[in-house]
Amino acid sequence: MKVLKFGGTSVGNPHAIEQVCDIIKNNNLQDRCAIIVSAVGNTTDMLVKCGQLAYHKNEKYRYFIEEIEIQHLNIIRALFPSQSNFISSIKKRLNFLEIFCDSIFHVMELSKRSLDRIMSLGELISSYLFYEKIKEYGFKTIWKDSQELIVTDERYGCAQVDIIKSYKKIQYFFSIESAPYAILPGFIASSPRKEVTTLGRGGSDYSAAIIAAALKAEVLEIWTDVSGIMTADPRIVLQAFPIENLFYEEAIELSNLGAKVIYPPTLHPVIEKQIPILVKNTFSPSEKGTRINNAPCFKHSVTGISVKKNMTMITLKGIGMINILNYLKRLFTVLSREKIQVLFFSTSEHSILLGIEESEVMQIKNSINNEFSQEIDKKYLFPVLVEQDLSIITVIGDKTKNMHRTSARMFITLSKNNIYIRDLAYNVSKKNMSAVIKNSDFKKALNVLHETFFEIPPKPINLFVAGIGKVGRKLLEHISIQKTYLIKELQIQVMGLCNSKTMYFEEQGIDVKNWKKNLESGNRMRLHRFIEKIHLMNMHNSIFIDATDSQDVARTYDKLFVKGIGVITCNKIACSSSYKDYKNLKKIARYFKVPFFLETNVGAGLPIISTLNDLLNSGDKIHLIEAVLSGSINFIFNHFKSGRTFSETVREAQKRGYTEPDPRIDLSGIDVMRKILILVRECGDSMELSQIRQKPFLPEECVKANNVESFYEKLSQYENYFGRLREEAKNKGKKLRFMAKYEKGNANVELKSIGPEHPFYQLEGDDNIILYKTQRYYEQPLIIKGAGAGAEVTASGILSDIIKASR
Ligand SMILES: Nc1ncnc2c1ncn2[C@@H]1O[C@H](COP(=O)(O)OP(=O)(O)O)[C@@H](O)[C@H]1O
Ligand SMILES: N[C@@H](CC(=O)OP(=O)(O)O)C(=O)O
Repeated sequence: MKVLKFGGTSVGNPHAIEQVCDIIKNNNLQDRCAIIVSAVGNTTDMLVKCGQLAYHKNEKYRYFIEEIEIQHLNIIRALFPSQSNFISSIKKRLNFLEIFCDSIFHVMELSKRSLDRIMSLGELISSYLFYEKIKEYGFKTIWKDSQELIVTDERYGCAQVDIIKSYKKIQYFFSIESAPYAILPGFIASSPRKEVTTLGRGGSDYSAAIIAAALKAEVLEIWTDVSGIMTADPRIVLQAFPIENLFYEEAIELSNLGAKVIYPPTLHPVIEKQIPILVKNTFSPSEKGTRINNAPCFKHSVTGISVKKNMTMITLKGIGMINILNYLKRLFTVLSREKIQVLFFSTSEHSILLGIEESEVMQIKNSINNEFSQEIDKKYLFPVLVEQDLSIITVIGDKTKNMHRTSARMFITLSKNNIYIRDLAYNVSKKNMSAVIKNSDFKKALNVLHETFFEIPPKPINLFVAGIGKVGRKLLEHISIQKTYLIKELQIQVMGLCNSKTMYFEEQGIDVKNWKKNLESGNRMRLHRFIEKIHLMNMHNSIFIDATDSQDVARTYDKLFVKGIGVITCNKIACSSSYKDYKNLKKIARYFKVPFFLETNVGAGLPIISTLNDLLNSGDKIHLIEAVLSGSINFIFNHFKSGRTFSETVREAQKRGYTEPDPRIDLSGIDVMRKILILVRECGDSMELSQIRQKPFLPEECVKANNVESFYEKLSQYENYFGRLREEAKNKGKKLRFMAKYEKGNANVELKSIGPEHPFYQLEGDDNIILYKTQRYYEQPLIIKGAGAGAEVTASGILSDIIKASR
């Protein structure tokens, strides 16, 4: 005998029901089956709503009744094209619902008992409907109302099962019934007075487990919409994957502490009878799913991670606690009398901390205060202290496998990600480790812990891009083109965007292809709001991309680092301002262990900074850095040939986009100074911009011109001077290069004429070149050369930094 349970999602629509029929069909009558069915999709929620709205005199309950009717009639129409006469029996139940809710509306009374009658309709209808469908396959099938088999007490809403009576009834029924398939509604049962009761929300699993245990079934199969019990809730952790094998105890912990797939009481009857449970996916039946039993198998040290949201911590504390006799016994007696489930427990000499469901707090707070009223009056204890809006996150593992290491990793991961830990505790069984955190951190905590315990790099990255100018646009274009690899494989997603006017966010990830439309629909841009929103979204592995040239944006980095958010920037301002600020940023990023990558600050996408870091980190010593770091100046001097004026050449460079809109920014040399300064600092030297020696080649009058046009005018007055520079170099067989140099603690930038013996002589177009003469690369210095400017290569440099951050 097999017992199969199909959850609400497995009978949620006609396609799903057909899918279930196929699963049963493939069973091929090899095994006798008891098939337990839940209510269609969200029917139970809607039924509860009907009752509550009617009770509150809100006519909207009729709308929900209609919704339920439409939902079921649509399924019937799709599954039974030639209308069937069983519809009348379903309509009868729906009419009952209407009459029942009408009377609740009039008398304004809704007891738990009445609510159970209402909720029972979901399973009664779905199981009957399913029974009619399975009959069409020609299988000998019967439908049996579980109310006649499962007996409970009268605790309506979550009744306690009378196991002995129920087992007897179940065994008797199946002994006299010969049909190979029996379809039964889950979730419902009856009291000794034959009133409908329910087994608690999610209780269909429990119905199936009771039937499986009574019949000593060979297996209990729970069919749902995911491929087994996963390492974490797959709605929160995209990387979660099914756990192949679980011990009963681990499954209890996982489900008790938040994994919704299995209703926790389910496990007790089947554990007692040592019946294996198989959790399978209705929509992907060939997948293995999760097997729960006690058979030895290979296990990771951590099995899964669960999270319970909306928990409340209550603290009983006082310096008199050590003198109070039996205080623990008294406390637990209160808890057990009030039937409060404690999900977190930690003690110290003077205090006890308990984690319970938010809904139970008022009741238990008063009871504990009453129990200890004398001690509170004598000031041995404080009245119970309540803290709300908390979550309990639990790593479930095997105690034999280094739980102390697991707890250390858990603590480090949470704190490194800036997640406040209210408390941390081993659970009594020593098979798991729980942390109390803020509700607002639960998603991030679950993701980072999953990453630590289960994932190998690359890790998913959540991006926030500031500045959609030339570089920002190209970056989004690259991400869109590389979508399959970046988004699907590496799970790099853009979550927020802004330009100087608007900002736009999407928690599920922005469709980068339509960034323009999205941004247009965004809110007015305010830098502090953009940063606030990134903090509020509180996503794991968040990275801020600075594709602006704004000083204000550069000033936000430290605020991002302290919240665990990394920065990737092509904006040179932050690292070329004061050394103190540069050092501070590096220090904060290192302290919070967040990426701070600035490869594109020098030479766009060329690996100039990463190579320098690699050399230094591997113990090499830098003797000399020599570089041409301005693509625009290089372009200008390469194109400043006989027969052309200097101003014409600069205009052409500007027209082709090689210079800034104001070419003086390039020609003044300040940009190159900033670049060499960044390299110097990366070498560990505490240099300031003012310490870089500079020999300007642009006459001061040109630099000081009021605007770009008058700059060009002034420039043309100096054609003789530029012509002379060119001719002098040419006559000596040399070329003009605007070079930056760092040697023996000194840095300078200047226009130099170099001969063919110099490695920079052949530098073409707007290329950059850098030479590192180091202890290891002494005779033959290391040279990096290539396109060192432009949106295309800068964006691809940023993208490489993003990919690096994901590793
Ligand atoms: N650790 C976990 N593993 C698998 N699913 C989980 C886990 N935690 C939460 N879930 C959620 O539980 C859902 C299945 O439970 P439920 O909705 O009650 O299914 P059914 O309708 O089949 O009874 C899944 O869709 C998944 O979103
Ligand atoms: N329909 C009930 C019982 C149940 O177990 O449903 P599901 O199998 O869909 O979780 C509920 O929603 O609580």
